[in-house]
Amino acid sequence: MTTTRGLEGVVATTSSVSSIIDDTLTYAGYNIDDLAENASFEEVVYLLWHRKLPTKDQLAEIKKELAENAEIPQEVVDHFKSYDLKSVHPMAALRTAVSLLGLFDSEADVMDPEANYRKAIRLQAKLPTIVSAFARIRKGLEPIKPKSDASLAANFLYTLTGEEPSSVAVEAFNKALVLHADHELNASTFTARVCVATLSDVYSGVTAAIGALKGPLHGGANEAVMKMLKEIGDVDNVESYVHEKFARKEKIMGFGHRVYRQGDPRAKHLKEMSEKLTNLTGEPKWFEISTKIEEVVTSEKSIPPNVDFYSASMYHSLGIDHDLFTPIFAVSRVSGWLAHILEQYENNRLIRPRADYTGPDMQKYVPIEQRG
Ligand SMILES: CC(=O)SCCNC(=O)CCNC(=O)[C@H](O)C(C)(C)COP(=O)(O)OP(=O)(O)OC[C@H]1O[C@@H](n2cnc3c(N)ncnc32)[C@H](O)[C@@H]1OP(=O)(O)O
Ligand SMILES: O=C([O-])CC(=O)C(=O)O
Repeated sequence: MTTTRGLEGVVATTSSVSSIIDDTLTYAGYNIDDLAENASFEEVVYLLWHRKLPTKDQLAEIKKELAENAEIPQEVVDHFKSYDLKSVHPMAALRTAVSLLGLFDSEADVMDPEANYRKAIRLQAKLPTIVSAFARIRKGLEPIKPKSDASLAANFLYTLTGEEPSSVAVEAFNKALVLHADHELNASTFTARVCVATLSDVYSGVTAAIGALKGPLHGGANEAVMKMLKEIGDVDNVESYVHEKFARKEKIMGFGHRVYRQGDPRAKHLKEMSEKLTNLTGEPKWFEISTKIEEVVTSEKSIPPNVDFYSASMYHSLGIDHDLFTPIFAVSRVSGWLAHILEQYENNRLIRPRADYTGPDMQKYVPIEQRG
């Protein structure tokens, strides 16, 4: 048996959802650069689930379905109110809330394509509401009902703050959602596929995926980047900070990627938005510290920034709490998880690789009284 650490280079499935070829990312054949500049997040959701861009009517229909399903059960709100949220990471709360949500869906275990599509709509619609409800309840505020006529990006910002978001904020947030929506067989998507390949249900698949996204080597890196920027505090401290990290053989969060070699094509869009928004909010230092880190890391290690690096300063500039960065990633990525879950069901086979055993040789059972 041959083993590949971390399954590097292993092709584990076919998929028509998204591709990374020669450092170019496409969703169903559309280049991410094109989508980032032009598409609404709802169009991207439709694209990922149908592998074609929607017509006007189709877009109106999916927007209507998402808006109609955005409210969350009172039980989820009551659940959040029932414990001390200050000591809970929002990703843990989201993971639990999605699992809980499944208990209130009478179709949770109905295994036909139409029912699974309806669950996909419900999950995509409700995830943003769960995240903003959590964020408000932990501050002692009441959750806000999503509007029926707002885009998902605008509604998220509105239900988070209770204020009408600026068009600049909505445009930037929409673009961030588009850029995070899918990414071939990343760890959380793979987790979702492994889970539902047992013919488990959609809620289980998404709950499992949230657990995988939470880790700092994956989605959790965006929060870790902001922590690093705050620790550094000033552009003059960047070089010594990075050198100390390198000396201790520690990783710089928001850099490196398993698949990209020349760089993550999403990073440049987030960098552009970070520059614009940090200037607009009068806090250019977060962008300056970030670009200095990029300069030092790339010149000394040739490791380019990934999607999580500039999203941190960008979300910070939108006034978003730092521990909500990864839940926001989930609000977008659930679209990709759902596309992959539906694709897995279409042509399912159990995912069950092998392990190369490295434990003790055959042992003889020794009764407990005779063990030394
Ligand atoms: C949405 C996303 O999930 S994007 C990724 C988000 N994660 C991060 O930003 C965390 C920081 N980055 C990392 O930990 C890694 O680059 C990963 C997890 C993204 C990819 O990991 P892998 O493909 O397994 O690469 P691996 O960890 O084996 O690193 C290969 C080499 O590059 C180095 N390296 C990789 N990333 C970094 C980094 N961010 N900082 C410093 N060195 C790094 C490793 O130390 C290793 O060096 P060595 O060969 O001298 O020991
Ligand atoms: O693909 C990966 O390994 C991680 C990543 O960039 C993502 O999930 O967006």
